[in-house]
Amino acid sequence: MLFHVEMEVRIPHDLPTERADALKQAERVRAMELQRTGAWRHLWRVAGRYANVSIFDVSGAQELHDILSSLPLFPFMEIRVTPLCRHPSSIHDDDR
Ligand SMILES: O=C(O)C[C@H]1C=CC(=O)O1
Repeated sequence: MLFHVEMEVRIPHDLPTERADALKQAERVRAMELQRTGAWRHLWRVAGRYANVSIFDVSGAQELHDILSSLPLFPFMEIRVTPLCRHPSSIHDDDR
């Protein structure tokens, strides 16, 4: 099942720089792992914002929740999730 996910990162200004950098690095490693497994199918930076637009390909809402809530930056992200289904005019076989 596909989900459109928007993540806006808001790291508090009083979080020590080393802690913030460690979280960003851990997030990067985890995001790359999830892309390799296919669960995190697309990852795009939103121009001009510390935010991304992503497409996740997972079994359902519970798996998506488990993934998102275990991301290192989860406590500092505002996340919006939109479930997707196939568009009848899509020419892409992997849209499902
Ligand atoms: O930078 C972000 O958008 C937040 C998060 C998502 C992937 C990643 O590496 O960090």
